[in-house]
Amino acid sequence: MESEDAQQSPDVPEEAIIGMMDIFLLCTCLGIVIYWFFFRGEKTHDSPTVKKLTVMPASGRSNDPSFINKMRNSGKNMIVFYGSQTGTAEEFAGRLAKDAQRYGMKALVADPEECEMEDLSKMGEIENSFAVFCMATYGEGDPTDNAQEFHEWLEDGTSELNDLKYAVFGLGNKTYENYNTMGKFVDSKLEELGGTRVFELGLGDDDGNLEEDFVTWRESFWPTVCEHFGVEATGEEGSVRQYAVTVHEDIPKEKIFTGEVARLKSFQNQKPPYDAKNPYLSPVIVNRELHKGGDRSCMHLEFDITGSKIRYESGDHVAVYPINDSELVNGIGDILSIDLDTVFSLLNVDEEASKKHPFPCPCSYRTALSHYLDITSPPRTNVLRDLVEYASDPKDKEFILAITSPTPEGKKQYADWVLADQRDILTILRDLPSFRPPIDHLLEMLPRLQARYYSIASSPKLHPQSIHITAILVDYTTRTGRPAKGVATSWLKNKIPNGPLKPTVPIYVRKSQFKLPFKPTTPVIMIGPGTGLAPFRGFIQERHQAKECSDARNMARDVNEVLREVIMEEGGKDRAQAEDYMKKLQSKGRYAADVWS
Ligand SMILES: Cc1cc2nc3c(=O)[nH]c(=O)nc-3n(C[C@H](O)[C@H](O)[C@H](O)COP(=O)(O)O)c2cc1C
Repeated sequence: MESEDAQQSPDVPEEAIIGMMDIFLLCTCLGIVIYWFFFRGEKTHDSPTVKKLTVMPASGRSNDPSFINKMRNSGKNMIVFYGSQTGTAEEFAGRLAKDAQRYGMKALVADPEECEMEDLSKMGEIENSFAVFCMATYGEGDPTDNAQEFHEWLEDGTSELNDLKYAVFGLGNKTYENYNTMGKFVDSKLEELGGTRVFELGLGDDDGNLEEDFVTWRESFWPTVCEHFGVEATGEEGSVRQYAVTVHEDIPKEKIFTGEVARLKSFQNQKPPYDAKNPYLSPVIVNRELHKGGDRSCMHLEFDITGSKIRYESGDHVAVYPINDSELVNGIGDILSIDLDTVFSLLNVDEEASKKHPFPCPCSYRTALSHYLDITSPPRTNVLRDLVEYASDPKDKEFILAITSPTPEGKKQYADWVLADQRDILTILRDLPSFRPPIDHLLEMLPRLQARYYSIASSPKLHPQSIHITAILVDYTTRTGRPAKGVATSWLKNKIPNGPLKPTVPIYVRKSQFKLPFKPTTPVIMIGPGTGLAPFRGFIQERHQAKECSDARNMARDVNEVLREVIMEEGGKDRAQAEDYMKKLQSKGRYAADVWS
């Protein structure tokens, strides 16, 4: 038997047996223990319910959720919705909206999350109205986060959409069991609710060539749309700018974004809850090589989440926001002869567009190229096509037109020269010496740099204050002999803790459906190649811990840990101060434990 009795210190002045602080601590502990035992499996981190407010921003632009009003006010007859997680569907939606101008149609791009989708039943109020949906599928055939409400609304299926004319392009990946489920669902459901399908459902496969699938679908889409609405191509093939650039000469430093995902100065003033738009700057406390010898590298990293209020479960994913290699950023600055420290803004020329800027502005060209834009993936055909006018040598111009043409030869050339050779934008600029687009137009066209997701390789039962990942370093040589490096893993490789100095990484936790069976006695067979093993490390820790928990020693430690967390989070103390505080409580007899094991 082991017991820890409260000791009365003669030096401590007498106090009321239960003081206010004791009541507060007891209530908080009770709350946490109830949460710990009953609700811990349901949520990874708190997400307060926020009521959406309709406000008119200072810029005078409307945040009206009625897209019918927006279409009416801006004289638009077409609307392109996107269900997108990593930006591809959103990009395709933007391309269709741009195309529309060439056919005398005026289109609005819209995020279903920001719209009253019931308005689809009012499409008859707009002459020649047309809605297009670019919808990606995730998880086990699920909608993207921004299309979840729309999905539920469709499933509910009570609206009559007799005046809706629509077309759907789905984005998916054939290696998933539920291939393009969301695209197929939206297409059939809209018809079931009374809508008229103007053009057949398009399905893009990200495991094959998604860009080619989209371009091929779009090739037949427009002639059918033109015929249906009785419009003709205007013949204008030129590039249409979506954003206007402003260069700022003397803007105060505190108004300039320096890599924040959404809120200005969010990295200096960190405030929970942490999510995709407000990541937590987590200190890297361990960065260890797992391979013993050989030329491959696999890293074990541990991110400290002490005091962040971030909760996770084994099987969840952690998102990391990486920064592009400064050599590539400087390379682009040099080749385009620009001062990378120039501060600028890009502002949407469409007053009704829900997206005012393509990324946080104002910022410097260096920040945009380092934090906000994907400069390592091979650029899509529309990027090169829209910038072709900046190739001054007719030979370069002809070449760009050829590789971006939607003909079978064009598609083959693009697949070979851009995709198979893994040419990024800097390599293309180097290989085509007369092709020199202005930086602001290039920045408008490049896609957003995306967060990278890693399976969490730890269990919160064993590591409540840290998140572990396992990452293979991506570093190889392309067909043309150019070294190519993975954006995130090359960046993480250099995040090495050095004594008290801990480099930081912006992270947030994304909940996953990948979980252990609920009953701890259910046998589990885990199969996963390479770093596919990562989540299993968390599961094994979880099972191991469950076995040990069954004894009171760990119960006491867990209660101790919870209490310490409460003191740290609610009392604004660090770990050492919290420990001190607990010792004081014990010595005053205000914290006592009777432990049997
Ligand atoms: C974690 C993950 C899960 C996915 N799940 C599916 C799926 O169940 N079915 C499918 O067809 N495609 C699936 N995909 C493929 C995506 O739908 C596809 O890559 C799409 O182009 C992403 O579009 P977005 O960039 O607009 O989010 C998945 C992709 C990822 C990264």
